[in-house]
Amino acid sequence: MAPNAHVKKAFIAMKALGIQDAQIKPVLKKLLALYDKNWELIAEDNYRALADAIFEEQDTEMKASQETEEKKKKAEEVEGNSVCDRVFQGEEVDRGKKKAPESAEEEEDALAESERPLKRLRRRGEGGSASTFTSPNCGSPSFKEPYDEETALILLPFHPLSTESDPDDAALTIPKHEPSTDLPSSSTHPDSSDRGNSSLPMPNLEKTNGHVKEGNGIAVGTVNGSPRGVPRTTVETFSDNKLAATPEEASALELASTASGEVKINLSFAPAPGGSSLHIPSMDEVRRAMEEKCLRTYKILDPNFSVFGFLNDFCSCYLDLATKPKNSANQSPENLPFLTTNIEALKKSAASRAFTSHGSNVQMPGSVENSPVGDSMGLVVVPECQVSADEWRVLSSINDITLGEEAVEIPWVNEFNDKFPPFFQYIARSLVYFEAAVKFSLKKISDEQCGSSCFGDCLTPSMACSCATACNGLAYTVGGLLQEDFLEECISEARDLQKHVVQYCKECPLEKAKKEEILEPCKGHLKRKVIKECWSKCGCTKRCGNRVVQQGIHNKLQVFFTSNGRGWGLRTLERLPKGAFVCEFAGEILTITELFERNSEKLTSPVILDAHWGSEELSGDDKALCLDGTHYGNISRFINHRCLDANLIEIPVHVESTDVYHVAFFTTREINAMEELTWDYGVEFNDNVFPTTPFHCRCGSEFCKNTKKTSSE
Ligand SMILES: C[S@@+](CC[C@H](N)C(=O)[O-])C[C@H]1O[C@@H](n2cnc3c(N)ncnc32)[C@H](O)[C@@H]1O
Repeated sequence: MAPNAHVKKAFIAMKALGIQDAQIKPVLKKLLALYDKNWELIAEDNYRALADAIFEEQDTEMKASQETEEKKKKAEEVEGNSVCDRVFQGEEVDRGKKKAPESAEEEEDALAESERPLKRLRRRGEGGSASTFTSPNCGSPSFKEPYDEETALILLPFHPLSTESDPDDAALTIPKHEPSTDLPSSSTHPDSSDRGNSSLPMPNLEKTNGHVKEGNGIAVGTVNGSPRGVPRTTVETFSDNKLAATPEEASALELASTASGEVKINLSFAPAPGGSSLHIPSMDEVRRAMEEKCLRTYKILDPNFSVFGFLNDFCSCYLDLATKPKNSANQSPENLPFLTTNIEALKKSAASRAFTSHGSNVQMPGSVENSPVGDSMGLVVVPECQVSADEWRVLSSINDITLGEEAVEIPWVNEFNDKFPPFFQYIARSLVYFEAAVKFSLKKISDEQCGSSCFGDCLTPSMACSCATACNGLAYTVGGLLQEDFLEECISEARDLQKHVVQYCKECPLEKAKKEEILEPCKGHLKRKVIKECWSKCGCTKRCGNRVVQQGIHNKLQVFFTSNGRGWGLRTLERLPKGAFVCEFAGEILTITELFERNSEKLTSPVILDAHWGSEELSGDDKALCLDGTHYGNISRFINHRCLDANLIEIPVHVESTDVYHVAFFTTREINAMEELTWDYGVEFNDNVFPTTPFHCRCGSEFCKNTKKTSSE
């Protein structure tokens, strides 16, 4: 925008607030100098910084004038107009500093002349080298002192609040444009007993499930009676290092507000009676600490993200909803403002746009580059960390690592460090990699096995179909859980050595794949109970009770970073009953040869589909199969191992074919919300059969087979 146009817009905005030209010009000049001619900051929130600065200037002048008047009164009892009155009558206050330009046009030209291209892009709310102002979002710019880390002053605005008990007072009102003469007496400081009270009503915004609701005693600042529709801000300064020692000194600091100040977020601090060692940090310190936290904890990488901008948006959301008709559907809790998730911000961010248009052209930390995309400044600040293409992709899955592949969203969270989950392609169902001879053919399923006997709900005992009874009785209950007896048998077959049924191959594919000179004998494969679900050939409905695994994941799960060196894990966010289906192990279907050809160092734990091995001849290497979820996989790739007493058990489930089966995880017991989900990989830590790098087990089970414990365990 041409400089003149900027100036004109600023004047228009101020005039709309009833401010005279003569009052705008000098303040705007100062503001331009302080803000390094960054019009974006000045124009933010409809020139709020400018309005605040003008009012602050007026306050200062008014105080000075009052002091002079008092002195004069005492000395000679002379009557005089207040500076404030003169200000609102349009008189220019002569500060004796510089001769004012003759006309408004001349002033505008002078301002325009001084406008130069931006030297740098300053991040919102960041002082940069010319940090002579506090963030425009957290207080008015102060002309009093250049900002200095050591001696910085904190601005503590005080906003008079309604004291009347009329419930309507708590309702939000859009400020009216009131005559400038209606300057309330509250524009002078209230005494300290008024403000220094820890019971001062403060905004009490509670966040519930991502929604914002008004808590008890909410203090949404109304601006009834506020001059020119703009909240009056009486600013008190506190020394940065000053200790708030008495309750009287407890005060409130405005953090954010809507453009016209109807909604505010204040920070209150009330030191313990009798003094405390509370150190009041500067707003810049707080901002920096918060932004760092947002980056680490919430992975907000948007270079334009500012904590104060976020809080201002919070106020705006509140205002938007509060000003909607009372009885509208939007007043229901579900429709209260849903905070924009960080990932939404990430997707919209300039850095993200730059990334998508540049591929993996990630810049050096903190670097600034010209962006070909529509950033308002044509500049992009690359966040101060290097993020790879895969990390960007993983970051974009923070709310749902399945990227919509499952019926439920599964978020991930890391409360311990900056690591992202490994990148992989999410698939809800297993896919053949290349050689595996897997055919899902209708012909393979005989009519006797399926079809004619299937109709309605196959779990009705009198109508149970051959699929549902394939495991010598029903596997599922009507509620979709595993039958208790069936589950217990599966558990004891897997855990109890006495009940193990082991089958041996004539030529074991695992041994063959090692390609050693002498073929080692088969080490044996555990025989397992198998479930057969109804499928497309069956005449029953899709909602038949004998279709559980094929319905997919439906519980609230979360990927999280474990605290004891096991990397990522999976946990449930809700209570799960015993015998509930959680998820299946989906991955690439590989032949055992293909698996051994892969770099075992990089593999997560693959699953060998050996439930039938030994009982039947495997005709051809392309029939000995396994699942590898390393590159293509589902949520189960995050399930960690636990020796023997894991809370999940894997059960083979035939759905489309009896050639290959799904590996489905069911709960072995009731599992509480937030409990980690584990399964026994079935690995022997000292054998060399399993084609992955063995790990040092940290399962914490009393039955742990990990013989070599470290000192920390
Ligand atoms: C299928 S992955 C599980 C997810 C994995 N933790 C991650 O961060 O991606 C298997 C790998 O997790 C780690 N792991 C699983 N269970 C473990 C345990 N009980 N103790 C130590 N590491 C374990 C091992 O590195 C193992 O190779």
